[in-house]
Amino acid sequence: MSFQWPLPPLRVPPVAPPAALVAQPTSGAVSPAAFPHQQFQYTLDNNVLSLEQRQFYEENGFLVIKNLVSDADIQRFRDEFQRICKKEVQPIGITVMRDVAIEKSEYVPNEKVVSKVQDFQEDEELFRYCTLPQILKYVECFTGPNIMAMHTMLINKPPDSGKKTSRHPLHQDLHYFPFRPSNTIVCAWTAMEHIDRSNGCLVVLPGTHKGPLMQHDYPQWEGGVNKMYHGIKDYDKNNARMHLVMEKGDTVFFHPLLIHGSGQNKTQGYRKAISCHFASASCYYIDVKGTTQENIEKEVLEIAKKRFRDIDFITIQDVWRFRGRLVKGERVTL
Ligand SMILES: CC(C)CC(=O)SCCNC(=O)CCNC(=O)[C@H](O)C(C)(C)COP(=O)(O)OP(=O)(O)OC[C@H]1O[C@@H](n2cnc3c(N)ncnc32)[C@H](O)[C@@H]1OP(=O)(O)O
Ligand SMILES: Nc1ncnc2c1ncn2[C@@H]1O[C@H](COP(=O)(O)OP(=O)(O)OP(=O)(O)O)[C@@H](O)[C@H]1O
Ligand SMILES: O=C(O)CCC(=O)C(=O)O
Ligand SMILES: [Fe+2]
Ligand SMILES: [Mg+2]
Repeated sequence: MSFQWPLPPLRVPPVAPPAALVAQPTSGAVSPAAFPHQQFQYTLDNNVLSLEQRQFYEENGFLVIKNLVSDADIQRFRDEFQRICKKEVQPIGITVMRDVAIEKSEYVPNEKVVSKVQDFQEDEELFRYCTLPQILKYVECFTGPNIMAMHTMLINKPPDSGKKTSRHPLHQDLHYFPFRPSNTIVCAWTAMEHIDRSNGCLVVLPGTHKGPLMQHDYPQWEGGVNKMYHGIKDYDKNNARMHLVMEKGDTVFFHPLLIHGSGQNKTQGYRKAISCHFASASCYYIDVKGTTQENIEKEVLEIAKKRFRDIDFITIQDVWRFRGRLVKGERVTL
């Protein structure tokens, strides 16, 4: 695949945000006057985050909360993941993904062939993650009170085969999302075990959530790249990189424009994390035609058309309407 650099800037179609989009205070909220000299763009006014936490997210685009999910809950997610790998349960809508290094090999029903499960919104056991009150308490600081779970994943990063395909290139999650505004979207990502650089922790470029959505494409990696693992070629190489070392249960909340990725898993274990992208139910869909997101729209629709052979016409927005599930409040526009 060839690409011309530099690429034209992103053009978002002129869709006016509905009036309902204006963030409403949550119950028990403190008024903006609580921090009279502060201008906040990326967080909403409520009394959950400390001033320091709020300033950190505003400045860096992410926030780590230690020890947020219990060992007992994580064990339940592990158990259900094992049942899915063994095909003891086959939840509707789920995608079971294999690493590109073994994509053509025979499916043996165990976790060693599964690099990720996606779209577990119909699996009540895994979906519990998206409804945990302590997660939603933080999510509401970014989305407001009407909350949709839009995208769910349990990532089981395999030991690298030697081809470096266990890496996830640096990217912005917003590239995948045909809805806005970006500031009322947030990812919660919870470490299911100790995660550091040896097993491929998250790597973030702090502050990059303040920049634009960038052009994404497949990286030119010799050993191959996983399906839809697009990366940013032109990120600022001078931007500081931070490796997020996390303990079991620690959770990072991050902005969908934050540039992030994950390194190789150099251990023999399968590195596990569970995540959900939440959005305000008042977000609105955009048309990605003529924008940098057209390439991912094309790939998603190709897969969707194969899966839903009996449906004549499907849009990217339909795919997201099908994936999304309300977790709190009212399903407004998404
Ligand atoms: C914010 C968030 C969205 C960020 C991200 O998560 S980025 C990554 C998102 N990735 C995805 O959404 C990919 C989702 N994966 C899938 O839809 C599936 O796993 C598929 C890639 C379509 C494979 O589906 P499956 O049911 O396993 O079907 P098959 O085994 O028949 O394979 C169909 C064709 O796909 C190929 N394939 C399978 N796994 C991978 C892979 N890891 N990387 C590259 N190619 C792959 C497979 O070889 C086959 O190719 P052909 O034989 O048709 O040429
Ligand atoms: N030279 C590079 N250019 C572009 N992206 C890179 C480069 N090196 C690593 N990355 C990406 O940065 C993220 C983290 O890389 P990181 O350096 O942590 O892991 P690694 O290179 O796999 O292992 P190591 O810890 O040995 O450096 C991953 O998304 C990886 O794909
Ligand atoms: O390696 C990980 O767990 C992060 C994956 C990721 O960023 C993604 O799937 O969007
Ligand atoms: Fe991501
Ligand atoms: Mg490196």
